[in-house]
Amino acid sequence: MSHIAILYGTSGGNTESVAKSIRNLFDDNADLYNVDTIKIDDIKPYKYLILGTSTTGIGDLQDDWDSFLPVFSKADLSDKTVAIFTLGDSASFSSSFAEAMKVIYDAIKDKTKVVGFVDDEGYTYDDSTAVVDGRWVGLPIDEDNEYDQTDARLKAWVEELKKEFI
Ligand SMILES: Cc1cc2nc3c(=O)[nH]c(=O)nc-3n(C[C@H](O)[C@H](O)[C@H](O)COP(=O)(O)O)c2cc1C
Repeated sequence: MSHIAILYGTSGGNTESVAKSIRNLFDDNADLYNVDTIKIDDIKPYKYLILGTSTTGIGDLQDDWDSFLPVFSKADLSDKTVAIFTLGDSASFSSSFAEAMKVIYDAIKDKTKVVGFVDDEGYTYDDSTAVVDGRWVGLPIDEDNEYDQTDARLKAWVEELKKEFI
């Protein structure tokens, strides 16, 4: 079994598609789990976890994460290293862009090591709770407006994660 698990929740498929791209960038050395069917014991063997959600409502978590996050955040995550990404829409939801990441971050930040923070540079939006001290708490991806930047953003992020996932 590989040592990285990518857990994602998706409503329209974008987050799943990005999760698959991330797996490819790890040369397929990662296992994919949709949180609509995952069991908490599935994550036990993995030291490195990548959590992906789309942002829905006004800055809310993707629906399947709503039930899994409380279970996940109660698990023993002390030996894990976790990175977060979110899908969002910086034009239509400019004042709640990518905020679902912050919901995950707040639930786990005191229980595990969170890596993969991203500079705010290059993103256009009005407001987001997911920026802390000038850095995103994970990677925002905007397939609705900035799909032409997705590949470069993923590549740069995975290169950073590879330094943490050793
Ligand atoms: C009802 C609805 C609410 C949304 N709310 C937000 C939001 O508050 N912030 C944001 O950045 N994106 C928001 N989005 C955009 C989605 O996160 C974006 O389209 C994403 O790519 C969807 O990913 P998925 O196909 O994996 O569900 C919203 C989309 C919908 C349909």
